[in-house]
Amino acid sequence: MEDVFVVEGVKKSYGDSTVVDGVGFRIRKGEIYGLLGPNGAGKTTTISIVMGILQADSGKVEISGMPHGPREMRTKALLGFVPQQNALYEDLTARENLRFFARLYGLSGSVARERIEEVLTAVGLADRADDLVSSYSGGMARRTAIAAGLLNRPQGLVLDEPTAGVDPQSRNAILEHVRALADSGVAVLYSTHYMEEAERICDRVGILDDGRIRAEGTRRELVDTLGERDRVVLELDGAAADAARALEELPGVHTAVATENGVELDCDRGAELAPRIVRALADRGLELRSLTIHEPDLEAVFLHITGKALRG
Ligand SMILES: Nc1ncnc2c1ncn2[C@@H]1O[C@H](COP(=O)(O)OP(=O)(O)OP(=O)(O)O)[C@@H](O)[C@H]1O
Repeated sequence: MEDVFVVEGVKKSYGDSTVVDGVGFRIRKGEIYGLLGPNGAGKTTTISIVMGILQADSGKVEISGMPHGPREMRTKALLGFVPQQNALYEDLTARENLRFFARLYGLSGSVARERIEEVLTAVGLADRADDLVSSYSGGMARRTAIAAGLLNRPQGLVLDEPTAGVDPQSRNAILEHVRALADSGVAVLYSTHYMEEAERICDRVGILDDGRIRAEGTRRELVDTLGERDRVVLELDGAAADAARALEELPGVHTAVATENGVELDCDRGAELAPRIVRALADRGLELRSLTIHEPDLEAVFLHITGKALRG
């Protein structure tokens, strides 16, 4: 698979303070890479270097195989950026804002019009495009900013905390749009301090703390480093003791304990085990009312690795 972003050993200091300390990662076409870390971890500084807004003290950034930095216009043209603060004119409509950004990208005439329609549709704003941005919710304004970042059909899209200060419904819409963009082949760098978001949409996550990537991998890989097992909670219509005995025989189940309403399992991969649990119960004529899988989450991983809580 083709790497769009290659970042290696990037460092940045301000005076005596090293805020980015040897950060590196790769992001493939179609992949969402989450940079997860608390406020002040160095996410925005890393992103500014990746965007070529800020010069790193050392290390390298490549975009689609080409060297990249503040003076590299060719690679900059391959990137789209959604900064932490929306840079929009409130007293213009979304379409007028996008026309302004299109001009900055050197787009005009029918090409600009076509691109503007394309990005408005991509973020689900086509029917409100002629309303003033000042009349928009926080989420709609954010989607307008995302649309602006897509005007040049980027190969790599960089989003700095895109859902900060956005209502839950808009947050969902934004996450879905970002996923759809990745599915269409865009490589996405996504910074967030929300663990739930990183778990939900990122294919891989880098845990950033004090300017360093302390761990990296899929959610499952990161969670597996903890050595903690999954917990599966079953609600049954009676016969809990029989069910517990039967389920304890399944490979991957460590303990099965009968509870007031059913059985609680301590097991390896709950999601992989679920169909076998259902079958084992059905074979014995036992009625299953619900099955819930509890996996250790990234919050636990973060705490384990850094000794700090992500949510501060
Ligand atoms: N221009 C600067 N001069 C001095 N220190 C800076 C500068 N820019 C950032 N820092 C410091 O670098 C550290 C990392 O900041 P950065 O904004 O990259 O973190 P962040 O993870 O994006 O946090 P946030 O979510 O709050 O933006 C912080 O301690 C910040 O105070």
